[in-house]
Amino acid sequence: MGFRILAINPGATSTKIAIFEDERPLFKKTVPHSMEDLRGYPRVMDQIPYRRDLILAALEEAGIALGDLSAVVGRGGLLRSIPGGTYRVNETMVGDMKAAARGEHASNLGAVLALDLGDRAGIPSFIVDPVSVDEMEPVARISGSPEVERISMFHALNHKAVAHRVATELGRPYEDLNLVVAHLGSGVSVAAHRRGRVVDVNDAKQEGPFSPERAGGLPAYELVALCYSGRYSFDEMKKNLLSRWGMAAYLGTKDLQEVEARARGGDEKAALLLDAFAYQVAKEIGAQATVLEGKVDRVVLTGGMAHSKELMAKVIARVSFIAPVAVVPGEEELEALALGALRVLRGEEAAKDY
Ligand SMILES: Nc1ncnc2c1ncn2[C@@H]1O[C@H](COP(=O)(O)OP(=O)(O)O)[C@@H](O)[C@H]1O
Ligand SMILES: CCCC(=O)OP(=O)(O)O
Repeated sequence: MGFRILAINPGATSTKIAIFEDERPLFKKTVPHSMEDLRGYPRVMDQIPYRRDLILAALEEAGIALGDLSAVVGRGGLLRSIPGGTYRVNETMVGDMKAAARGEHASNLGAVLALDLGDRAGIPSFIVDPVSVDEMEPVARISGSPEVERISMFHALNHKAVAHRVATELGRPYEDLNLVVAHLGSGVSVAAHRRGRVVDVNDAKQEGPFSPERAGGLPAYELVALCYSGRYSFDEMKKNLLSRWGMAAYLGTKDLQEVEARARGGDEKAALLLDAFAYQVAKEIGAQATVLEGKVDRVVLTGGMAHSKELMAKVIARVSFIAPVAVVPGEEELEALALGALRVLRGEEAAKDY
């Protein structure tokens, strides 16, 4: 028997779970979470028992005991800025995730759940390419205020996995290519990958296009006025920015398929929001193309929303002048997590310490 790896990807709207035997998926399950499901948890960390129980239920459904596993690997959260790679989960990492010093986000649960389940089984726990992977160039860190630094917070795991896949399809090393990759999920990140390094990217929590649940970049004066209006507390503003604005605030849903169905049914507001979303994504892709001085081998569209042919057509119509466009719908995060853990278990790569 090979290595059996439990991979856990806690997202804002779902928990994705898979069991791999070496590279081979044995079991996969996505448990969706509606806005109502998560309403009762004031802080992301409060969701640990809820999400742990559903992972244990998934293991039972798969007929696999914790004791049958070789390792647990979770999505890495808003850690310190660190290079990419596979990291052993340790107490410092778990402490940082519980303190949420760099913000609340569902990915913060990955390391905590992995250590909890790994310790129960007496096996190692890892994270791979967390959202705080930072390869940005100095010039990209300047914001316009010396008191505010631009930071790298994005879907690093899927960006890297999909970029490698496109490179393989092109028959060229990732390190030889210039790509603009747009991840279109609950959060949106659009990055310039220059020869294997993500040299600029919008912070998926507070910059760039809006998303199903986030505002993206906002006019600064208007935002400051809202902050001081007395209408919202600091905590409420953080929740607005992370999970309540974007499409959810305009339309009351984070589900793109529902928005598209409404637009098809004649809802003009839904139609406008779809156009605005495609417009903002395309504009961000254009900006990242300039980071690569226009020398772009492929524009890559990925994430859950890349399943929508209608939406992809709207974005492609605006960006195809930059480079050929590759659409890789969904994400390869569970596979990327399992492969990252496998490289360490096989001794092909050393796990990094956080
Ligand atoms: N087959 C599909 N067609 C259109 N939109 C989809 C599809 N699957 C998921 N989406 C949309 O993608 C968004 C979530 O993307 P996803 O990558 O699954 O998010 P998460 O970051 O929560 O993992 C939601 O708006 C969802 O409605
Ligand atoms: C915080 C950066 C990663 C991110 O936004 O992930 P989700 O889209 O899963 O919320």
